[in-house]
This record gives sequence, structure tokens and C-alpha cells, in this order.
Amino acid sequence: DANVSRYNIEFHEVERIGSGEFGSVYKCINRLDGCLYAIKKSKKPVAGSTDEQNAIKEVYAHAVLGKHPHVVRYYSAWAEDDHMIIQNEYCNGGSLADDLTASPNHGRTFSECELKEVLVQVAQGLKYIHSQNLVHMDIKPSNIFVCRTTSIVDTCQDETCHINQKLDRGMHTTFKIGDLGHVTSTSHPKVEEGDCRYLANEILQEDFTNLTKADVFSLALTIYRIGSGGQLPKNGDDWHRIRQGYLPPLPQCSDEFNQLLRSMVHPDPNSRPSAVSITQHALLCPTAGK
Ligand SMILES: Cn1cc(CCO)c2c3c(c(-c4ccccc4Cl)cc21)C(=O)NC3=O
Repeated sequence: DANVSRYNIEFHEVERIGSGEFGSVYKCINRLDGCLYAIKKSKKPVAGSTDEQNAIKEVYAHAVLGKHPHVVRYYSAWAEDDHMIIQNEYCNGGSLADDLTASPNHGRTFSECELKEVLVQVAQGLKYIHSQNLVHMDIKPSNIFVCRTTSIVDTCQDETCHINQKLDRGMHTTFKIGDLGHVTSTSHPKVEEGDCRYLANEILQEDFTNLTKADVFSLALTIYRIGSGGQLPKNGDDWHRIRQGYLPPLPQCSDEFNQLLRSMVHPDPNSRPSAVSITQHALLCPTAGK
């Protein structure tokens, strides 16, 4: 019965932090190590169903992707009383989608500087995922989680000490790619389409020859969505206009930044920059005078 389940033995459930048709996600404390985890409990999928395929792909992807600063970390997964359970790193800052609905003006918009920080960090996560011959296939604001840490590092007071630690007070925000339920391999793709608002047209046309560039496309629309505050089209003329490469400029951003976003939604996947080239883009590199 429920009380002898591993979930109840090993964890104290703090609160539910998400729910949907996939199941529910809980913020939990591990009774042994005292750390917080995000634990997703979903109905055990029917054997042989696509849900089961996705659940297996998700755990495999986490296992292969291991530890990376811009990918949500996986700890364990198990089945109990007809449920699938996955234990992941808890990100304490919500997701990028939370910012969009929270404030009154239908979502706060981000400054160019903040958009650059999200773009370069998520591009680093994609660079790592793509380097493992995997693709995410569902990049969107609700799948980018935020970790906020405060670091207090004092300089060493001992004058003989040569370790002149940088005084590093303040908040650090790290963005991490989560929800690996649509992850598939670039070489033997079995594509499960992600959210249509962020979906590249070639995927809809079942052209899987350049899957890493579909992630780049979705990343561009993710940045565009949090930068514009407006809803993205799910279909129709507006949907196709974006897929023809027409992305209205973000008013708060420079021409160069808007040009980079437009290049990432180019109709031809080959013309879009790779995740690697985005991480090296002059616009996103820390400038001396920043
Ligand atoms: C709805 N929701 C809210 C959060 C907390 C954000 O402050 C959250 C997390 C995750 C997940 C998640 C997504 C997909 C699969 C498994 C998990 Cl645990 C869902 C989450 C996850 O893997 N890590 C999270 O922090």
C-alpha cells in the first residue's frame, strides 16, 4: 500500500508544483540527504504505447546526459503502485513560462541583456545535448527551468594566503533545459512532435534530416516569446509567416540581436546557426566593458 512505497519512505512531500495530463510534479525533501528534489509522478503508461516510449526515452536521455550546468539533473526513476516516478534536480526559480503569466500586463518582458543571458545559457545546454547525438524536440519557456543561487565568497583575510578569491557576492541565475520526454537521437530519429507554437515547419513536413536546427528554431521562438510578452500563433497565416522567416523585431532589442533571432528561424534549417555557433556569437560573449 502507499505507505510502504519508496516515494513515501525516502521523501517528505512539501507541495505540488505542477500538474497536467502528464501527471503531477512535487517539491520533495529527501529524508536522508535533506536536499530538495522535483519528483514527477505519472500514471504508468500502457505497455507498448507512445507514452511508454516517451517515458523510456526520457529516462535514457537523462542517464546519457548525466551532469551539465544547463540541463536539469536526473537522480533516479522507478515504478511503484501503478505509477512511473522520476526524481530530478529541483530548480528554485520556476520556469520561463511562470514569468509570462505572473504579472498583470500579461507577462513581464525581458531586456535585451536578460534575453542574451537566457539565449547563451540554453544554447550551451543544446550544444551539450547535440554533442551526444541527441535532440530535445520540445524547447519552450515551460521547459526551461531557473535556478537562483546567492553566493557569498569573501576574500581570504590571512595576508600570507595567496588565494586571492574574487569577492563574489550576489545573485546568480542559471537556466536549465528540462523535460526530456521528447528527446530522440539525431541518427535514428523517432520524432514525437513538440508544442506546435515552437515547432519548425520541416518537422511538420516530416523532414528529420536536420533535427538539431529544429531545436535552434524552437529556442529562437522561446526567446521571442519571453521578449515580446505576446502569444505565439498555433496555426494559420501568422504561423506560416514566422516559418517563412518573418519575425517582427523585438522593440527593446538591437538590430543585431533581432537579426540573430531571424537567422535562427530561417526557413532552410541549414541556414540557421548551430548551437555551437550561437554560444560563440560575438553578440553573446561577455564584453570587457559589460
Ligand atoms: C512543473 N515544474 C515545476 C518545477 C519547479 C520549478 O521551480 C519543475 C521541475 C521539473 C519538472 C519536470 C519536468 C519534466 C519531467 C520531470 C520533472 Cl520533475 C517540472 C517542474 C524538474 O525536472 N526540475 C524542476 O525543478
